[in-house]
Amino acid sequence: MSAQRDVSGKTFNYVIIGGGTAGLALASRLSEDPLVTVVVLEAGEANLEDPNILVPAQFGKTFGNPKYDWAFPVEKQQFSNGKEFIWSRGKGLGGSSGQNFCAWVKPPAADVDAIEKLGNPGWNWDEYFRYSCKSESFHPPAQEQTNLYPHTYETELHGTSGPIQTTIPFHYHAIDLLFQKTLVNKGLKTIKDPYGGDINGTWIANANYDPQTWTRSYATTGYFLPARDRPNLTVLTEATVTRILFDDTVTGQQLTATGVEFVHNKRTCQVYAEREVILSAGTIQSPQILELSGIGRAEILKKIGVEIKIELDGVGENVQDHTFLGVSFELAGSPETYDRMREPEYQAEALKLYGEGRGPQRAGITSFAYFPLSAATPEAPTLIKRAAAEVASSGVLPPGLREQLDLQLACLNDKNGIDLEIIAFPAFFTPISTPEPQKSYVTILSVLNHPLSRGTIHAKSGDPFDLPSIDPHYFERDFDLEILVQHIKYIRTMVDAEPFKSGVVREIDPGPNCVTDEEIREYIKNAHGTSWHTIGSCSMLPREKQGVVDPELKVYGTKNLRIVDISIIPIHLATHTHATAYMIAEKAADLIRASCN
Ligand SMILES: Cc1cc2nc3c(=O)[nH]c(=O)nc-3n(C[C@H](O)[C@H](O)[C@H](O)COP(=O)(O)OP(=O)(O)OC[C@H]3O[C@@H](n4cnc5c(N)ncnc54)[C@H](O)[C@@H]3O)c2cc1C
Repeated sequence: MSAQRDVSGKTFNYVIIGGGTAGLALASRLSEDPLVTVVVLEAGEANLEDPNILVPAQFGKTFGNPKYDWAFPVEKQQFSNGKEFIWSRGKGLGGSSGQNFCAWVKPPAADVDAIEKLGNPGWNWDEYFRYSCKSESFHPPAQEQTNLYPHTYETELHGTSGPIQTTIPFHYHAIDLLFQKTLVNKGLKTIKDPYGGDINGTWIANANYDPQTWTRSYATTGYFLPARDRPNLTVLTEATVTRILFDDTVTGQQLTATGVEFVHNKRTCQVYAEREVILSAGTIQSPQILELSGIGRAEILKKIGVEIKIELDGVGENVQDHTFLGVSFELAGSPETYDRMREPEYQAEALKLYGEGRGPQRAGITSFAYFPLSAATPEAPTLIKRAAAEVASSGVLPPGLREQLDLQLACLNDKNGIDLEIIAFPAFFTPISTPEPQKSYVTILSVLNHPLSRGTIHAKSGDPFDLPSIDPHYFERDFDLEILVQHIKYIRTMVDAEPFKSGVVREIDPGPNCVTDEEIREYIKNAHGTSWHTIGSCSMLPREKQGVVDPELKVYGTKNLRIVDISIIPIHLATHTHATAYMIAEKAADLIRASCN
């Protein structure tokens, strides 16, 4: 890793703020050109060779630990019984790619095409597919896996020479069969391979694990480590960027970013950019850094005491999160699940087996189903009318939001539009009851993919070390709650179909006392949480529609400041967001290279 003296006061072609998922991927791609110099400033530690990151199935172990996790407090949620949340986000090299659950999921083609429809030429499924494949190397499941489960895949839907290794992880086959067969018996189709833009049905997901070592494959191991010896790539960790510097001697023109100010070892330093500054601090801190640098809404900048350089109303607005919750069931016959990890002897045995390249520490989350509302309930047309009426009665909306909501309504009306997501989590995973020893559970998680509500993320003060104010406005639009009610009702009907019917003993949470829609709504409000997929805080949209960046990812009003992270996605996708962060970085690398030639 580099030292302060290698960076402070120096000039590089590109200065990248944040060595997370997209930031490291971009740094690695740009520094492939030996004539280009790149510096990355990462607030967290390097955390290299750390088993808490590398060993799969350690989900949650880093949560709340300041060495790995920003652990952002969220404002009390008005429409969710005043609930308070902590949002984890990866801190350190690799960012959230070093903390996440390694579920490797890609969106349906129509969702990506919606980004283009909002005024972003070139941001469509074909481009997504191309750049996403560039980021991955898919490894077909080993014989050990196919002997136990009928895995299917289509090699041409995957990248085979990219930095991130993906494969079918070890999984609890009995749980997957229970979930998959039940859903097929209930009318969903099996998707042979969900990585080609059609995810409408039930399928087994890959994980970003390296099957040679059974370790997490993430931005650090995939993109950074192979590039770390390049003389033109400099990475400084424990360096917190406090603001972007501009040359504002020229008036009446676009601003030129000249570098950034950062704090390292308690010293305030500067580093200069000869070509571009690239903001890759993630959905939560990218808007905060813009605001600390004088770019954002006038009232926010006034409140935090920062002089306005560019008034951009979209900064920190249009925030969309996937909220989720579960329905837990006790399983008949106590099949093997993650629940056993609560037993110290099982855990010790699992670690021993892991040392031999075997066993459940290689486990991933594998069983997913995505489907339209119409596949879940005959009430769909009535419910969709209710959603349309709620949107129509919204009154004056922020510029551009109507267009987004219309696309979301069109998705609800499309017989192939994806409105529901359910996942089989092979263990007890609801926050209300407590699991009993020696028992096995499955929790069917439901995820709200296309929230109609929009939240905000803004700097709370002019102090860069003060964490920003996060308010996702969960359930501000009632339809978001309604669609989760439909998820729960659908999940509950799984017990009417085999093999679920014989496979489960009883529902634990919400349990038999939760019957009416009102009771289900209360359960949702008490049990929901984030699935850490927040997007939109620096949306890529036309400027007059509250855009922050253009389709080249340039911040409006600047010549050479781009944003390359998940914050630029303007409308939520029915997917988990990790693969999308790499796709953005891969495409950004080409955009940046093209603009220099
Ligand atoms: C707990 C968790 C579980 C998840 N599970 C999954 C999953 O299973 N599958 C999936 O697809 N997605 C998952 N996600 C989402 C996915 O990991 C993220 O959407 C994606 O990694 C975000 O990438 P990013 O580049 O936008 O931001 P990040 O990877 O978060 O990178 C931002 C980086 O900027 C740094 N930074 C911030 N502020 C500053 C500053 N001022 N100065 C310097 N550096 C700064 C941060 O420390 C961080 O390293 C999960 C996320 C979390 C947090």
